[in-house]
Amino acid sequence: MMFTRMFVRLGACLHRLPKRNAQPPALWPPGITRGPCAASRTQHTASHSKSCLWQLREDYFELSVSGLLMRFDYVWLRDHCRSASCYNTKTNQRNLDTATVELGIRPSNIRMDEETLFLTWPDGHVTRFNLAWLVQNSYEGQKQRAVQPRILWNSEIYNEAKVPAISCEGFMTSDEELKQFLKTFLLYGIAFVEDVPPTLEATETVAQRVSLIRETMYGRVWNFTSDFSRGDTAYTKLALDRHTDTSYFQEPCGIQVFHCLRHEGTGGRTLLVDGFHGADKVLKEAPGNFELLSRVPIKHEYIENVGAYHNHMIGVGPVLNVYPWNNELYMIRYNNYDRAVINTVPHDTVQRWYVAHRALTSELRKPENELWVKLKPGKVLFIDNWRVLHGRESFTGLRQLCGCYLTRDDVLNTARSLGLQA
Ligand SMILES: C[N+](C)(C)CCCC[C@H](N)C(=O)O
Ligand SMILES: O=C(O)CCC(=O)C(=O)O
Repeated sequence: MMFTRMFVRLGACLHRLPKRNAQPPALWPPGITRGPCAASRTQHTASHSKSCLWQLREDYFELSVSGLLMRFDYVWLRDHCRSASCYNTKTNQRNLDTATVELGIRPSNIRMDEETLFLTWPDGHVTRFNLAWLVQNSYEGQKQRAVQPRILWNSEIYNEAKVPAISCEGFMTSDEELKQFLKTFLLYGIAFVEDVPPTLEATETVAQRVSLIRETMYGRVWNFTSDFSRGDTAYTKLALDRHTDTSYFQEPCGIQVFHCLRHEGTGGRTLLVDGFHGADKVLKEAPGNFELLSRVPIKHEYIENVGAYHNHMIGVGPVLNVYPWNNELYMIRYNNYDRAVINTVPHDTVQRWYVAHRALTSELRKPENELWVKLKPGKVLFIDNWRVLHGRESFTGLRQLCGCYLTRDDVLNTARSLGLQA
């Protein structure tokens, strides 16, 4: 009874809400436009046993669950209606034509029980939201969560973690093993598969277990030696300092796969450095440097005119790429060889950019952050090219390295389909 009375009073109150451009009311004003979630007027809902309060505000609906204060714009609530006419649960696609929703829409009635928020719109349409769904999908909930949980590492942390390599057979045949592999890969940004036949075909098969191969101007699955057949230092015996690949693409390749099929000579070890660990140190020691590197766009470039190859690639973007809502780093673009002329930065920022870039470089070059591995036939290395930098020692003799790039979306797709957060 009391509940019904409350709806009526709420409805009446809503009609009196001021226009959008009017002065907003004071926060949590006394009145009837707020309440606890449960039918009883206690502060705790029975099913969640979580403190839950709500309030109608002029421009948005305010909901507090277990201390998390969330704000939902009314047009957002209408747009995200999951009723059968608004949303197709078979295809998981929106049916509602959002352009038909009045941008200043407000509910004419609103009520809440222990688990559900009910909104009635002026045309009579009813929207129901499960509270857990709202928490899960709110901006405030998203802001608190890491999109991708990670373990930042230096060589000691990585070595002490004793991350097991997965054997090729298990990797190819068991989804549980594949999941273990991907879990490691997502946490550390590198992972190994062992006992792979040392052939191009086997490498391709292993790579395709995880994702789709991203073909580039280097080919689909490449197999290269120091023959300088392409216009890039990678095709020599020279050392390569730490870098990420294809920084000159608008979307750098997500994953790099390496398999050393043969090496008769000395040197040639692979260097791995967790770029996110380095960037995190910069953030903690000098947030201004981190901010600058995440804000200033620069160009990278690949210009090749060797034999029949003529390529000119340009990629634009900051060194550090962060999600704007939580400042979480999701991609580092770091390649001093391929960095193009800086002409996207005004003169009064250039010096500060170099200072910030130097701070990051110094961090990335600290010996304790370097993980050196010698790739051997049979051992396939997967590198998250958006996170972990790679390099190599100079070498002598014949060294044959094969591998490919993978599309990142499809790696994450595989991980999600196995129940991992990615
Ligand atoms: C891996 N593979 C040998 C095919 C290509 C090497 C690309 C090297 C380039 N400088 C870059 O960093 O993107
Ligand atoms: O030769 C290697 O081990 C690595 C080459 C490399 O860094 C690259 O291809 O990007």
